[in-house]
Amino acid sequence: MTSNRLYHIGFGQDDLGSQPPSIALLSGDPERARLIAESYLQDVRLLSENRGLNSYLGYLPNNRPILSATSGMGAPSLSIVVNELVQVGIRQIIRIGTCGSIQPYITVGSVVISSAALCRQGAANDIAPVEYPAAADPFLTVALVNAARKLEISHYVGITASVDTFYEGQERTDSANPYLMRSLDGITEEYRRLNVLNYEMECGTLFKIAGVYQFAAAAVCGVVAQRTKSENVILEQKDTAVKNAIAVAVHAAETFV
Ligand SMILES: O=P(O)(O)O[C@H]1O[C@H](CO)[C@@H](O)[C@H]1O
Ligand SMILES: O=c1cc[nH]c(=O)[nH]1
Repeated sequence: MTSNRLYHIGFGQDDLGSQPPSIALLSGDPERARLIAESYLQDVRLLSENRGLNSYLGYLPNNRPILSATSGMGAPSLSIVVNELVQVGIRQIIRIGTCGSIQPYITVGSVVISSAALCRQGAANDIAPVEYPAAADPFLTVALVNAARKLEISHYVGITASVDTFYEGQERTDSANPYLMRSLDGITEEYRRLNVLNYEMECGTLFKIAGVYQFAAAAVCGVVAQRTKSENVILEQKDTAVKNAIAVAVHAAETFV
């Protein structure tokens, strides 16, 4: 490992070889980052497992170099990882996540491609004003949509609600905290009426950071919960949802120029 390694991600630009990648697939879950590296990339090299932020360097089938990296859960962790990925030369980031649908027609196992985010996230306020748009890169987003079409994966494109908590912030009451503040009681139905598609916890901050740092960011999330029916994650269909999101992102990364 080289001396210019970044404090959190645990590797530096010098570790990326003579043909360094400009694109990264960014998963919340380190096991997803590992799965992508081991099952979808070639000539894979583990760069770091520092703090569980697993990062791998590999190659797409068309020989394009790519990183499979881990953001951790939530916007504060993502903000640190993204800052350091940009420092090592990354210019395009595709978030591959999981999410909960809040529209009755978006079923578990399908994927949501975020065109923009309603960003209710504290970390983003350290980077840009609250009014600053949280918009995905249109070109990278079109690449995701084209990939989903080509692979015939059920997909929906629209606005994602990115919030800081999985339980209270997503209006869950079947947890250690049955009490919801009045400001959150009914928020899911309000978002549903505003045509928000899904809940997750990173896109909004990722998109705002991309606007400020001037790199391209997009996101595809597998639907693992259907919040118009239940608060629960449907574990039996999680693998399908995640595989669909990965397939879309990997195909988009290959075709995006
Ligand atoms: O599956 P990941 O990418 O972690 O994404 C979602 O899952 C976590 C919550 O379970 C949050 O990070 C949320 O955004
Ligand atoms: O409901 C869900 C499922 C995954 N991730 C979330 O943030 N919410």
